[in-house]
Amino acid sequence: MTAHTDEKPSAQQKQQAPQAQPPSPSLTAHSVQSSVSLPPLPASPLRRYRPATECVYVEPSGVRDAYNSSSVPIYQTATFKQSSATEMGEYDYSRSGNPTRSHLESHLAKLMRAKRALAISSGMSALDIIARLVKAGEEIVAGDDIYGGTNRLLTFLREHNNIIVHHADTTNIESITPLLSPKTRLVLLETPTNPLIKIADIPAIAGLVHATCPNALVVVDNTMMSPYLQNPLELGADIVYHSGTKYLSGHHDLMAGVVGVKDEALGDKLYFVVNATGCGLAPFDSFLLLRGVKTLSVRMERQQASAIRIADYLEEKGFKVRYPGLKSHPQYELHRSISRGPGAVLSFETGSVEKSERVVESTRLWAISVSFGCVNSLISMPCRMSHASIPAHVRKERALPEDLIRLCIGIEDADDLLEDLENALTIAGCL
Ligand SMILES: Cc1ncc(COP(=O)(O)O)c(C=O)c1O
Ligand SMILES: N[C@@H](CCSC[C@H](N)C(=O)O)C(=O)O
Repeated sequence: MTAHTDEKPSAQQKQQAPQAQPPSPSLTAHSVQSSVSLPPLPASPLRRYRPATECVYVEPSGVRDAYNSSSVPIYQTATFKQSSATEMGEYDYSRSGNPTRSHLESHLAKLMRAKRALAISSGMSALDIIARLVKAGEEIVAGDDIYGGTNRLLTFLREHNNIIVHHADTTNIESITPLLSPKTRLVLLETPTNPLIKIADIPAIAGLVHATCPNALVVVDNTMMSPYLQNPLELGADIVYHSGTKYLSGHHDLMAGVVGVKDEALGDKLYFVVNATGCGLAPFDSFLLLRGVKTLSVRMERQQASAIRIADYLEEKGFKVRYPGLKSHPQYELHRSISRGPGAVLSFETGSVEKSERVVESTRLWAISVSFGCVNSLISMPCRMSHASIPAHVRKERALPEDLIRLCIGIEDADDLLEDLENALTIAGCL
């Protein structure tokens, strides 16, 4: 660790070097002296490692570990005994806080460049706790190409909570401007979007929103990129969240959500909602998520490398492919400027719903499944699956192609994936 602090940062590191982080407030709230002697963390931005190292290196988080275990223990307990009726220990009840979850949150805060991270029960519960910042009569501006479940929750808020929700083309800042008002509380961006893989200019939109709406928070759903490839908090966003069910965990063996913020007071408000509503991530799932995150960089690098090959292949065959790693993507340069890579989800059209169904049903390696970010490759038709909850007429208004196929590339051998896909495209009469 000390050797690293002697290293000179590269120009890029200097540019990206965030402030040295204090321990996550969730930990300071429960602060204790570690029972083992841990090396002190250099209080300098130089202690930041490169993203691949940060994924795997779980820094001492301040959570007590009597045995100095290499793998974070699973504190599978609902309650913690108190030493007396009046003295509370650092933890009392796992809804309010649990050491396994605290370890995870500390690690995630570092990856997300956040002051504080909260680990909760799903990506949707992440949006739910954020949306509780919005009062009746206030407004949310969201994209017009968004995950179907996000659209469903926003519709619920409009219908049941008297919150005004606007949908805008988030690729075009000028379509956002007229929707902003003193009542705007949240501007919600997905970038890349699910499933049309559109890109939002986070710095430009954050700049606009902060300059014109002092009450508004810019929220980015960073699920498609993961913190390994994109850090919205460094690009001007106030809140970032992920479905941890996807890349962060990587194996489709748990549901999780993660929220990160730069502002301590905002973190406290969101933590209040987590405790009040009881959506904190369970100890075993916290353990699994922490384990999954350690291999994030390796998985993402491989998945992305294969995705680039598959996108090139489909484009060469003449399909309309949506993937920000292709120069033909209308926001190729913008995406490069805000991220460290194009990721491993792409979508394409065949020109016919029947043909698309045939393709999806003719693959062997590619499982027909919702979700993405798993080590296994998945194929789906968003209009029939992940986005089926958006009414057909709304999908049409938003120009979501019914024949769209979404590919989520896993870690299998890319040649096998290509052969299987080519076989399915041939069977479906697309080649
Ligand atoms: C972009 C995006 N955000 C949020 C979610 C919600 O996450 P979860 O399924 O973990 O609730 C999903 C998928 O479900 C998603 O695709
Ligand atoms: N039946 C579920 C569908 C989940 S879709 C999961 C994921 N976000 C994706 O895009 O594939 C629902 O209606 O929520």
